[in-house]
Amino acid sequence: MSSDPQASLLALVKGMPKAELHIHIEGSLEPELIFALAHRNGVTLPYDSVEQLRRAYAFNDLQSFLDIYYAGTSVLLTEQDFYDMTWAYLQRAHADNICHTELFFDPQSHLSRGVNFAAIVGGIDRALGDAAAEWGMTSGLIMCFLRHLSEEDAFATLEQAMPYLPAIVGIGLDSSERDHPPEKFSRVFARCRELGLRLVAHAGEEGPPAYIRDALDLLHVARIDHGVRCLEDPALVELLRARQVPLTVCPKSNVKLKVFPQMAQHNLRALLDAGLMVTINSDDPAYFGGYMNENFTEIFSALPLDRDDALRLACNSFDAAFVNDATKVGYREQLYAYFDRAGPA
Ligand SMILES: Nc1ncnc2[nH]cnc12
Ligand SMILES: [Zn+2]
Repeated sequence: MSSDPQASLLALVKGMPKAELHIHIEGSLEPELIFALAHRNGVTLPYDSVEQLRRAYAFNDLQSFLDIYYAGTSVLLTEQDFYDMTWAYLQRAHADNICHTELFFDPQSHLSRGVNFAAIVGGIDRALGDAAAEWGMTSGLIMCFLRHLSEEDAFATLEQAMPYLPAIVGIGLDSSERDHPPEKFSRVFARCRELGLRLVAHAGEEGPPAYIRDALDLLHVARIDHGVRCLEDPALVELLRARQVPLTVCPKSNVKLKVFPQMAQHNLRALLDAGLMVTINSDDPAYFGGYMNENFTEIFSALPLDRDDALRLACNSFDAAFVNDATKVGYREQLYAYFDRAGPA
């Protein structure tokens, strides 16, 4: 290892086994693949080149990103398209030493374009099967409801998903957070709970801390996606700490979408110091300029974080995963063995 302690820490963080729990698979669609799929499917894009598309990735907030993100999904039509997108992500995840990943997908953005459920889930699930066969990577698929759409639309989507539930571990809630409180989806989440699905929701990314509380109290979620605004409400922080509710934090996303002006101003250190169960994730890596390891290395470069923090973050990622206890123990042993081999800081 390098004699530079910071370089050694970054190498340790990159090489450690880890789980990713917050990645929108449609957010892994790189501009090159968008153009390749547009060409294959005869879809016309409102951009002349990969470079021009990439230049459009300058966002002011969540909505300005979502407008481009949904436009990017227009090239996804066939089972093979969903396979190719997912396989490209899984290769990068494997290179970043991710051994378990839980992927969000947004069926409503595809069903509304006439793509059928079988193509969406079939393509993603086939790629996940190949990653399991090639590398022993474990995974889960989480179906998200778009919160800017109606409760009725969410129920209709759940109905269409019924034949595919064996391939789906959980339900999430994403898209425009402001003015779309969790309570709008309390009944459909209750139904999903009855069906035995795990529940998560984006909350406290741009929306107020009250949305985090409502996601817990009204939707009964097991994890909060983002949740960084919780620090504005000390009583909520105490609740999250006491229950050890996992927060799937996405540092690069938060900077690109201007939740924090710069990485050095990110509140991850404060979240850890408050005793919260934090994990690090990539969110929409193709749009935010980096996958899992860039999220780790950039935040470890910007904030006072050390070897113990790295171990804690990786350990949290396995503890918060939707896998059985034996699998968690196995991953934790792998993690401790890695840190033992790496030696002291
Ligand atoms: N960061 C994010 N927040 C809400 N919805 C999303 N969909 C994709 N990425 C998202
Ligand atoms: Zn997200």
